[in-house]
Amino acid sequence: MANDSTLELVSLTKRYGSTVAVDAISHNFQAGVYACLLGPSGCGKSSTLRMIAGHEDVSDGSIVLSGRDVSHLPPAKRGTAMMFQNYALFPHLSVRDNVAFSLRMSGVDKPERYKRADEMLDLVEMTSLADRRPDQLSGGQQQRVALARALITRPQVLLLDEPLSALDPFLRIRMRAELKRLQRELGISFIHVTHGQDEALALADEIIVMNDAKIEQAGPARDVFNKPRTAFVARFMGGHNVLKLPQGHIALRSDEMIVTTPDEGRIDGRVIGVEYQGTHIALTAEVAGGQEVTALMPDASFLDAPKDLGEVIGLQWEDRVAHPLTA
Ligand SMILES: Nc1ncnc2c1ncn2[C@@H]1O[C@H](COP(=O)(O)OP(=O)(O)OP(=O)(O)O)[C@@H](O)[C@H]1O
Repeated sequence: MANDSTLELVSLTKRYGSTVAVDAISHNFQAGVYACLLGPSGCGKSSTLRMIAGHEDVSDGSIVLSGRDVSHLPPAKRGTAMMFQNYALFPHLSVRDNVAFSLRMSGVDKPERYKRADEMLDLVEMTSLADRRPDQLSGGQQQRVALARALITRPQVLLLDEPLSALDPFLRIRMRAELKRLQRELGISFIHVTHGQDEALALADEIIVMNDAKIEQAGPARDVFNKPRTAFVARFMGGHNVLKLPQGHIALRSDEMIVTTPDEGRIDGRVIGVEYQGTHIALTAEVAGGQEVTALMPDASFLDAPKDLGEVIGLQWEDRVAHPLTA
């Protein structure tokens, strides 16, 4: 299933009446990329995904897959497949028939569609449960079936809308490793919508952060985390402080903040929170202008020099860890 297909969004826009859900976004997804569309509720992630899948009309702009404008093609003719949040399995069909369903719709004969369904079930390690019905499966198993069902059409791009949200935290971590394995094995692009920063960081080669119907920043996962361009991205990705200084706004990773004495710090602040987090202590201080800054201290360093609520501390950082923000 490996291919050279790049997916291009060109000024893609979705309007629902007077609401602009997606505002002229443009982006190139390289072939074989694991991309996460990340952003808060209502920022336009699902609308973007549904337009790519063909489940939502495009208001303006276009979607180009392998050089072909697919913007107005029906979903089954695009070379994409979608896996839904609730898996949308047919309760009265066996696992095998669920997986083979789209082939039945397109008139593939039974021996061929069962052969391909069994290949897909093998891929997601569900061969032994092929004759069960969905209500006889766990959440994680249902998800594997939904994946197999989406992949059977041999898409160039698999679209996943919050695929892990129905799973408990333990299973979610296991299944995200599975998703990554599958994507590598198949060599196709996965575009995965999530509002979880951890999920995006764990999975994505590329993260596209959306805010208010636009792309706020896109790039390799490490760059988006380490070099946020705007205060929104820094705050949304987490693990950063956004600080307003006379020279402008900067982002500083909490684990790069050095807690010291007031005379040795660049700024000082009063401790307003001390939170034990296992390997670290999160120390929050109020600094000039009522801003809050969090420093993550390894628990051993904290125990060497404990800080109390109300105590005045100094905060220090190296120049290289301060990222100027544009907005
Ligand atoms: N069918 C619809 N009719 C009208 N407005 C809609 C419709 N679907 C989405 N919207 C609006 O479009 C905007 C973007 O919605 P969308 O579902 O794409 O966001 P999202 O980022 O996926 O959010 P979530 O994470 O909550 O699913 C929101 O303001 C939403 O209320």
